[in-house]
Amino acid sequence: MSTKVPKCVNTSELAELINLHLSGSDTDIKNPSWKVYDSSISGRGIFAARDIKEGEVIFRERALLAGPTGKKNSKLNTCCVCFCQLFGNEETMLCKLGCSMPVCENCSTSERHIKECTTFRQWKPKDLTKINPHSLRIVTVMRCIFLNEEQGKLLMSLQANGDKYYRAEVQRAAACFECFPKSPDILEWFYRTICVLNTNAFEGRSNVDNHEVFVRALFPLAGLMNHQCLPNATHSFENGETIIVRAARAIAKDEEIVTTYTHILWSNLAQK
Ligand SMILES: C[S@@+](CC[C@H](N)C(=O)[O-])C[C@H]1O[C@@H](n2cnc3c(N)ncnc32)[C@H](O)[C@@H]1O
Repeated sequence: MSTKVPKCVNTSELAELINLHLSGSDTDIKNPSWKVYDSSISGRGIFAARDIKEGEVIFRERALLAGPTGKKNSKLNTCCVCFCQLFGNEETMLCKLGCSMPVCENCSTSERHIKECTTFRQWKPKDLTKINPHSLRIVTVMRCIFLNEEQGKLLMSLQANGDKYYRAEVQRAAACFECFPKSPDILEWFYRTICVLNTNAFEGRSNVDNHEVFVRALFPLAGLMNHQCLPNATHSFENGETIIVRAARAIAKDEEIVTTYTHILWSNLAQK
């Protein structure tokens, strides 16, 4: 992927890039019930292209970037590739080739893992005895290296709210390796990808074959949904890498499809 940050694309170019991302998946792009349009809430959004019934699946989308992640003290026993549950102690869950990623036996020889494994081994992981949550968290970000040109352009076309604390994520990951990339271009790509992830990605629990995993995943279409406190759509993970967006109530043609970025039953500062 080129490391040049493209110029901002307009909304119809973004819609085209999203169609390219969805083509080949089981998302209906010939006759979709949604359309990408400028929003009066903020920037771009998704709108109903026709009347949508309550409970209807609006779309399913496969992630552009995804990976297992963990919170403090959470279990990290998940394969980085297929999200299956790993057993044994942490050392035995790690790839035998020394890349420091937890991976199952089947995926350890997959084409996908081999290229990522080669990259992590070039960075020289410092500790091969346990799963480090910081190097696990950078896996989703590192995957931007393997996107093709259109996918890279799509990634860079998504809103990226900057925050100085996001650089710390790169620094914490860098501390896990002897030879983490130092090139300013690559570091800028990683930083920008983290900003895109933190603005648009979904982080949450997913169930993969009865194994609960904590996933961080970027869905460019679903990520365009703006927030409303009373949303008309809900989302859930179908597996580690697929999201389903459903109508929470009937949505009229041309109405914006919105979700909530918070949990409806959480209180806010105004509600004591
Ligand atoms: C996931 S993106 C949504 C898509 C975004 N509108 C775009 O043009 O790419 C999240 C960002 O959209 C904006 N946003 C979403 N909902 C909003 C709302 N209700 N009020 C103000 N800004 C909102 C905020 O800038 C937020 O960081």
